[in-house]
Amino acid sequence: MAASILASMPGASTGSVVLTDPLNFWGGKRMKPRQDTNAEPVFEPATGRVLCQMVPCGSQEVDEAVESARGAYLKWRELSGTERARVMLEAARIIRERRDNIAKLEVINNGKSITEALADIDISWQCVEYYAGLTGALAGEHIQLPGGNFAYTRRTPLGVCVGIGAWNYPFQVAAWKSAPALACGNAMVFKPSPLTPVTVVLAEIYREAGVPDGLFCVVQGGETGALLCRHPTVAKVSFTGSVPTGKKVMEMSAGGVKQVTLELGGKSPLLIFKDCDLENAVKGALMANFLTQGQVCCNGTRVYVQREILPQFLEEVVKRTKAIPVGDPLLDGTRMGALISRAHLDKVLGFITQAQKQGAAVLCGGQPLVPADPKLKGGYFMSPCVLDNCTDDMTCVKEEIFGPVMAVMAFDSEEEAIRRANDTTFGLASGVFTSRDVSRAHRVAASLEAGTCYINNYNISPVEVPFGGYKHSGFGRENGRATMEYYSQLKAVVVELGDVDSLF
Ligand SMILES: NC(=O)c1ccc[n+]([C@@H]2O[C@H](COP(=O)([O-])OP(=O)(O)OC[C@H]3O[C@@H](n4cnc5c(N)ncnc54)[C@H](O)[C@@H]3O)[C@@H](O)[C@H]2O)c1
Ligand SMILES: C[N+](C)(C)CCCC=O
Repeated sequence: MAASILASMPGASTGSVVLTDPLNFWGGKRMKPRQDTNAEPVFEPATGRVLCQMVPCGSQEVDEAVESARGAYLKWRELSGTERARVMLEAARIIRERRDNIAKLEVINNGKSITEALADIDISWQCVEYYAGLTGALAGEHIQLPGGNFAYTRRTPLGVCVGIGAWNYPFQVAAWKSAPALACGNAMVFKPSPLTPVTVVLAEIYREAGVPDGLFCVVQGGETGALLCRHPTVAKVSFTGSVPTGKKVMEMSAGGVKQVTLELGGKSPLLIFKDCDLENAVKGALMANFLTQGQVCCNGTRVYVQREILPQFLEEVVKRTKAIPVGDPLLDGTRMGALISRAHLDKVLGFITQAQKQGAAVLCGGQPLVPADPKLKGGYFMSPCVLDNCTDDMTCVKEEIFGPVMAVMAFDSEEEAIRRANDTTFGLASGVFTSRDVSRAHRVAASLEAGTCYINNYNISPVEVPFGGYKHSGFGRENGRATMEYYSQLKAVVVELGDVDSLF
């Protein structure tokens, strides 16, 4: 059925799509909600129009989805890695083949530019392909023991895993969670953000690729996530979202001693030293702040610039920020689309007002924006913003804004920059631009308290590289070989070849 939604995408334009198919998926097919009295409208961010209705799943529906996943898991775990890889490679191929249509649907649901959405879908199929490649390599070890005895370890799946996603990278988050989960032999029940429920198309792609019915299920809702975290059949919860919700997920999962991966928010620092290539540093700062309308967990929103180059940096960054084309996200030339919701837009604008009250200077942007195209007049657009005169104690520097707002501050010494960069409860990402001093680049990278440090770039995310946080930004990893450990468990088998040497 999603095939039909995707098939209708080539002719789709902003403001033209309405989705009516059910958004739940288990047992190998889309499932209608049991009742729809509590349906919530889902809006197209670029127009403010209703795109579809999202009906939260109740406990009976969650039970059905989890049971369906459990049944599929019992079949899937019996396959060899190579057999699983074959199915996953087919899923990767289908995603790649339909990338244009999936990206278009993503733009209509999320508001980001088509250029970015295409890159997100490419990263998604690459992720499925990458984990397909690792599944055949899952292996234990043989351990020699005294007297010819031995032990061996098996890396086994966990069972039914839950994925809970945020709205900023809907399809990619689902791929980042499901690919390693399935590669390790698990099933997954995925709950997208209620703001971006159309991620359900991934379930149909896995189904078409040949996974057992139920292996990747989708349930809808917000608090539905709590039902999943407390469900006795669920073995693991991988959560992407804010720190406050992440804490709740951890508490609820603790009740059932479930494994947890938390991919949470950030307020990442970007350090720009005076010996950098300024052109690259400016481009890096824009990449660090304005992808997906600034709604990116790992954005480098605290930009520390060495005092000597601050004036040139600000001049160039402001010039380029003012030139970012904001508008219809489905147009090729657009580089910034709409924020996710009216409420979120108001929240971001509120942060800017507060920053001004606390003494920050708006160098550009920070205003609601109404594009000339009349169909976009109800959309949630704003102009990207650069803040100067910021200090470390301001709210705009301490809290995650999750919008296109860059806060710039001067620093004098390396030691000072590192100390200020680390003075935060977050620890998701960080960056450093310094061209000539290789040892400084690695010294600073080693000192920054964050799960990722970009040197002379920002916000690139190869699937081979593990991604995740330090401190309140979470734990566990996505992408990279490390993630196989987070979706599997070790069994040790100890073999006695002689008689039992009993103490009794
Ligand atoms: N570290 C990462 O990889 C990463 C990636 C993307 C987004 N994020 C973070 O996500 C946040 C923005 O996303 P958001 O607004 O969707 O976050 P959120 O915490 O509001 O919601 C995240 C998910 O949790 C669900 N949820 C809500 N209440 C729940 C409950 N009681 N139990 C279980 N699940 C529940 C939501 O429906 C949604 O699916 C930002 O803080 C951002 O930094 C982190
Ligand atoms: C692909 N990026 C840009 C690294 C974003 C990862 C997901 C965070 O919100």
